[in-house]
Amino acid sequence: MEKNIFTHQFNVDRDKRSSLKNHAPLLIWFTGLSGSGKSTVANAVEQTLFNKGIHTYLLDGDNVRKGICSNLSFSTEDRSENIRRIGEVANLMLDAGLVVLASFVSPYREDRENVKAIVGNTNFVEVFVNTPIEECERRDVKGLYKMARKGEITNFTGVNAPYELPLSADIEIDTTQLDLETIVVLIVKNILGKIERK
Ligand SMILES: Nc1ncnc2c1ncn2[C@@H]1O[C@H](COP(=O)(O)OS(=O)(=O)O)[C@@H](OP(=O)(O)O)[C@H]1O
Ligand SMILES: Nc1ncnc2c1ncn2[C@@H]1O[C@H](COP(=O)(O)OP(=O)(O)O)[C@@H](O)[C@H]1O
Repeated sequence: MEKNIFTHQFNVDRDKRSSLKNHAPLLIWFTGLSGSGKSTVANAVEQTLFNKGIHTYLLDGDNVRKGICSNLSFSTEDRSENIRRIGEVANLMLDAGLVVLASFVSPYREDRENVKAIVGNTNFVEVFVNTPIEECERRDVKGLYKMARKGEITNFTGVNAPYELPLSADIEIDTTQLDLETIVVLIVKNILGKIERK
């Protein structure tokens, strides 16, 4: 694929951008069922980091599936391509020195591992929002579970499409066990330790 592509060495590199920001870049990857709380938690974590002067960007369905991935469906192949593109976009943002929060169902382990490989192990924190499906379905924030149960959506994660559990998430939370404030404190504490410039 990569034919006749040469890397140019630019003066302002990743480390210089990061030093200007006074913190290291990091990708915080939220995975979990629809309605598990990914967006709510990511939003609150971003707000807290922002208030501390950290340069952040939140990638989620709104700015990805309506834009760079607007041609993709929810088939297994298209979900993989969705996650791959997000991984590459996130990697550019890490290069720019940002702390990136990504909130995607990302139901396939291999796709999540692929993102980790794209950005590098040490730049990746996996947050498994492990809320029981019964609770996600009870919330049914967008009415999609109801549609899936009626057969109006054929490949809805958790109902008629798989969700592969993370085997070694860095952080695991159940939003039925902890309130939002507690979850944010837990995650932010973990993140601050990782983005401190030595
Ligand atoms: N078939 C199917 N399965 C799962 N989710 C679906 C589906 N169709 C639409 N939606 C809505 O799209 C959001 C998930 O998009 P993602 O880009 O995160 O999905 S994936 O990571 O590519 O699997 C997801 O958003 P969240 O509820 O915020 O998770 C749903 O609202
Ligand atoms: N402790 C909690 N943490 C996060 N969300 C919670 C919590 N308790 C209840 N919720 C609710 O659960 C819903 C989760 O929806 P959302 O964040 O859109 O999930 P997702 O992005 O995973 O689809 C929201 O209505 C939110 O208010």
